[in-house]
Amino acid sequence: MTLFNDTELFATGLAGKKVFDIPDSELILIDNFFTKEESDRFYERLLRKTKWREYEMEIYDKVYTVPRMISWYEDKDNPGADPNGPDWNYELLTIRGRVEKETQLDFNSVLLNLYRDGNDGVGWHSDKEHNTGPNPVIASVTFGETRMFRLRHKFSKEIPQVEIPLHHGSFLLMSGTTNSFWQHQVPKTARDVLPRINLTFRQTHRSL
Ligand SMILES: O=C(O)CCC(=O)C(=O)O
Ligand SMILES: [Fe+2]
Repeated sequence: MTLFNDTELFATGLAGKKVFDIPDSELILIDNFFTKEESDRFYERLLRKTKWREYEMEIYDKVYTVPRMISWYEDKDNPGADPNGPDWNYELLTIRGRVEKETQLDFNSVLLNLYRDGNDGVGWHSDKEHNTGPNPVIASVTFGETRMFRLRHKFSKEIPQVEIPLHHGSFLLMSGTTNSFWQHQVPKTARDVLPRINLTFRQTHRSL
């Protein structure tokens, strides 16, 4: 599945910050948020060090294994956090530090997704979970293969879908009402693609 010397094949986008002008959404993309060298190193180390696991989801009484590997890290002192969860490693702490510096926000948890090849993806959903509130701030970082990130408005068919290629080392910030008005997906692809790692930093606050 994985060749560690693949990183030379990964291309970062052109450097720069793009603020999307789309309705009911606050969406900012920074390509090259991490340099190519940093991104190659994070990709290799996260691939190797992360406690990847399969994840089963129950939909209408049927259990499905999602087509990707995941891992969840959360500060142990956050109320309701799993005391036996994995500890943040150096790479995760470094990436979180950079994201927090850019956003001037604190994130106490991160979901990692590993898309092993084109058969892996994530279907249409919003990140509106009970434990992040209705308008969560989601800070998304990508390493490895470029995959498409698509958004569609939940209530208006007239508003066109948005398609954003998320490159090696990119940073996408979703805030405001993005998650209550839009859904997103990473479609599967028939192209022969290398693995992609995505990290979504979150502010988890459970109401106990
Ligand atoms: O892989 C991505 O870019 C998105 C992942 C995602 O939507 C999620 O984990 O909720
Ligand atoms: Fe999501």
